[in-house]
Amino acid sequence: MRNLIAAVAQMGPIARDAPRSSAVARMCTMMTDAADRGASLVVFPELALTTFFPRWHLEGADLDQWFETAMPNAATQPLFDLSAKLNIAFHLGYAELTPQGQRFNTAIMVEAGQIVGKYRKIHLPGHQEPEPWRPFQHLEKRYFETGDLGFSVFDALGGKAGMCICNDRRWPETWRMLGLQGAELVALGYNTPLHYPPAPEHDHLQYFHNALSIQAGCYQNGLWALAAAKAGHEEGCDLIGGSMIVAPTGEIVAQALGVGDEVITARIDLDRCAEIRRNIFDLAKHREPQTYGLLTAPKAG
Ligand SMILES: NC(=O)N[C@@H](C(=O)O)c1ccc(O)cc1
Repeated sequence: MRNLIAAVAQMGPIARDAPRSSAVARMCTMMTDAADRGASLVVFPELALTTFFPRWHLEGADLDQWFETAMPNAATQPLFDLSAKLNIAFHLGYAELTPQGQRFNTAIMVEAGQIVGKYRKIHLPGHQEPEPWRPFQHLEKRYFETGDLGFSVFDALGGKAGMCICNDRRWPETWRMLGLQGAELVALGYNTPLHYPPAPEHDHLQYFHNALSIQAGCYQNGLWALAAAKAGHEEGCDLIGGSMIVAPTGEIVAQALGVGDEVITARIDLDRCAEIRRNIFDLAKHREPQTYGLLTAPKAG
């Protein structure tokens, strides 16, 4: 299946009081649409089952309610069942609470009803302590631990797949770690507010920085990306859309038009990765890692 049709399912806003079953029903509708278009994979956003809760300061049970303690669970089983029935793989982001009490911002890849890949977000954005001056919080650094699974690549859809989550896409190290392991397809979801309170002069650049990061990651590592936004006006916060499918050349081959639920598809030939990887970005041949020591030096401060 090296030449496949892939889908990205952008989601519009999810209300704070919406049950998981309503998000899952929306995802099932889009999964069916994707399968009808011949897709073998559909990528859903980061934290796709609920509203983006890190925008609020929450404690105790008010916080715990947003986390999944098992996957699949009763709420998400319909997605697993439909994906097996329609023979379509999917990528899903959710908040994970482990039996040991650890919390992660997590994504999974599911193929034929089985979880074939799991990733826990590494580059957590935002802040640890509530900052009342902000119009909305971004408390990912408070609610999640740094992912402990590394950037791993696994077999899926006849090729090598990897995952990252939202802010990870802005970091070249994310893409290079995946590229070095031979990833041919990277699935990712994001929740990106249009307004960035610490530097509002960058608000007009949010769509540009999203595309710039994903397109550069694809080109510089010769891989496909499938990027799914949670978009639109969610609980008083505007989130960007712009979900996209990007080729190893860095070209956008499909892009969402609006900020609601929307499925985009493209034909993805995994063999096209070689166009870049056998040439300018032949990583084995042209990297000069003996000069890159600073990249892995411990953080200053
Ligand atoms: N969910 C995310 O990871 N969102 C981030 C991003 O879009 O990279 C992000 C980064 C900084 C912020 O102040 C807010 C949001």
